[in-house]
Amino acid sequence: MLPNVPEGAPVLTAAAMRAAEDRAIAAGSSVAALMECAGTGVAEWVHRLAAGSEVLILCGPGNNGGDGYVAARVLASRGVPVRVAALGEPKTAAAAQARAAWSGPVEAFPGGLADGDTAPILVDAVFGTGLTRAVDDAVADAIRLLAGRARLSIAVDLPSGAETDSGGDFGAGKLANFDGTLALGALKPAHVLQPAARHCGAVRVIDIGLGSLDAVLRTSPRPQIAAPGPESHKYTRGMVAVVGGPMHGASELAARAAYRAGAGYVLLLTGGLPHPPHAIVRQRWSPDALADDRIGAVVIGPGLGRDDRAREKLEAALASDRPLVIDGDALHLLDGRLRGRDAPTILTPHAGEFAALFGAGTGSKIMQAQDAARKSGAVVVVKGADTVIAAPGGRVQVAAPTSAWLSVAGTGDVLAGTIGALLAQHVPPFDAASAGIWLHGAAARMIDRCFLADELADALPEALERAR
Ligand SMILES: NC(=O)C1=CN([C@@H]2O[C@H](COP(=O)(O)OP(=O)(O)OC[C@H]3O[C@@H](n4cnc5c(N)ncnc54)[C@H](OP(=O)(O)O)[C@@H]3O)[C@@H](O)[C@H]2O)[C@H](O)CC1
Ligand SMILES: [K+]
Repeated sequence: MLPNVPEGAPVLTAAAMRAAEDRAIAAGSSVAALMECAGTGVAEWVHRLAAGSEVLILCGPGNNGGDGYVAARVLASRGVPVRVAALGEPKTAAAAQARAAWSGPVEAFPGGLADGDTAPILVDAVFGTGLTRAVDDAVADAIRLLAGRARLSIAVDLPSGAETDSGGDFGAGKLANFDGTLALGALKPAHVLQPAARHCGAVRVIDIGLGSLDAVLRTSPRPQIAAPGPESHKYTRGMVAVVGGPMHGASELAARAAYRAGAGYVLLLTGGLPHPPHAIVRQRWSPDALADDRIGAVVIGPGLGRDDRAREKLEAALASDRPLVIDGDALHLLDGRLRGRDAPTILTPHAGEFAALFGAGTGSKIMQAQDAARKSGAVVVVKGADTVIAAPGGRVQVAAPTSAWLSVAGTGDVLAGTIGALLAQHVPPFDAASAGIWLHGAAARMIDRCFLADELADALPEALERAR
């Protein structure tokens, strides 16, 4: 099953898109030429998907609407039955030119369409990156109704009402659900950040002739993880120590996931009687338990508890020079104690843990993650339906949305163990976090039905095979 957004792709804000557009224009292109490319690209996709059915294109007053008029003209020239409905007259020169080149009738929108008079294929070209304020209820309601009634609904650039840079909702909770979104020139944050991302459906990028785009933010790429070679032994494949606590299941899951993600040796520091899987080496915790030089990474937090003993274990882990994955309970005990730590450190908070650690921030999830990474000096993974990975130097990625079945107990423990396995193999911390999230997401997508976290861990080898 493919991810819903392209992997390793640049993600540009509205301002960065305008800058790219300006560069293209300075190099000899024009808004009209870019719009022609965009509208033709949209028409090509719609033509393929419509298979002869009637298409209704909703056009807004800006250049997003302009793309819609171009698409209508190109589709009609190819014999596709097209209707156009517009929210007022075009306000930009390029959109007006595209409107003038459309020779068919233009219906009023929402007008008579507000009662749901749609076509089998609905194309939303009402608003794109230029939306700066809330959409009128009547407009948002009509788009949602029409998209819901269509057999196939496609958004041009963005679902109208999506806030480009934050992934927020200018549609006041009325964003329509689309089967697909055709991102023009590049992905925008709203294609990967919630709540907007879940309304996009499958996102595909249309090349509109902006040339190569450099972006600080990218979607996570598919990692390349080498299989063990003839020289490999259990320690070169990475030794992971999982520091457990009173909730044994959580640390067991992290340990199991570390093996399933390729670690050569997993030590579980909890004590207790041996039980399956016997490959996990169980030892009682002692203050010098992390002194073994062969330990390549320590995972601490899953099932750790929050009592004095847990604090003591965390102190020892922080004081060690081992690369660390800090998750779950350990995040609650941190209170700014990371300062001065030189060894690689990865924090994996979900939204609640993130807010408790770094406070309620402002700006998009991406900006908040970058800020937290800078302040803590750690790689910060803000988990969720739109997991963001940020490094202290400013590097940042958003993981492709994956299966919603991940929203179940234990999957965070599996992620911590997975990242630990990669970190123990000396993968640099940002790349270890990125690859771990990719493997975790790919395993979930492969199962894509109700599962236990144990089964997710057991699907990791299959995901690993896809990352060769
Ligand atoms: N960037 C590129 O390289 C290219 C992008 N293309 C397409 O252009 C849009 C962005 O176009 P833009 O004209 O900047 O903006 P929009 O079409 O998204 O919308 C702006 C118009 O909508 C009005 N507006 C804004 N908010 C509302 C609202 N809540 N209700 C009603 N009307 C609203 C706004 O009017 P103002 O009153 O604010 O002036 C504008 O008229 C991008 O997404 C791509 O689809 C090009 O086609 C190719 C190059
Ligand atoms: K749109």
